[in-house]
Amino acid sequence: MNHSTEWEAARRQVEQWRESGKKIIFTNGCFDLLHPGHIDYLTKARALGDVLIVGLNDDDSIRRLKGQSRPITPLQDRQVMLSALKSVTLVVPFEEDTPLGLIKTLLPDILVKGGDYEPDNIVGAVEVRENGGHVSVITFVDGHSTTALIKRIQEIG
Ligand SMILES: Nc1ncnc2c1ncn2[C@@H]1O[C@H](COP(=O)(O)OP(=O)(O)OP(=O)(O)O)[C@@H](O)[C@H]1O
Ligand SMILES: O=P(O)(O)O[C@@H]1O[C@H]([C@H](O)CO)[C@@H](O)[C@H](O)[C@@H]1O
Repeated sequence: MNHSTEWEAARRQVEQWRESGKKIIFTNGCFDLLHPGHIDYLTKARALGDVLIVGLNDDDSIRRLKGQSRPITPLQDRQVMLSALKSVTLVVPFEEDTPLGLIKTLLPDILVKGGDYEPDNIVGAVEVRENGGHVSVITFVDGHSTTALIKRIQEIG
């Protein structure tokens, strides 16, 4: 499903936030089964600015990225869970393999990923920096991943 309507609405919202001097933080991911690592990194990402936008992979994008057995939770449910977090201002889905198109549409002030990524390898880092923005990596919370959660569930299954 094309998400151009959501992208255009998000772009207009960013324009309004910018006009009122807000610092726009952006991150992205699959967020299939939420865990404390996600919560910690999203909270810290939000604290870097005034609003936090989360680019969210749609289901087919996750299937291509993480295998046919994923996602466990469909896009709509993942969107509901993320939107309920105090740290998250706006959730915007994307269908592509990477969020590059969405990042180029929004051009956030700070692009954020968790500590499992190197700043220079983050999709969109070049475009955000070229636009005067920055890239930030949030310390990884050891012992937490969706993959580990799935394995635990399979073990007790
Ligand atoms: N333990 C963690 N601590 C901090 N950030 C994390 C942690 N796990 C994932 N993240 C961050 O959360 C975002 C979403 O990652 P993702 O949904 O792939 O989580 P995951 O637990 O790694 O999932 P999977 O095990 O399926 O790969 C990414 O920006 C990633 O860097
Ligand atoms: O949840 P993940 O696997 O951390 O999210 C992926 O992040 C990729 C990242 O932005 C690469 O720098 C992205 O390309 C991919 O679509 C997932 O969002």
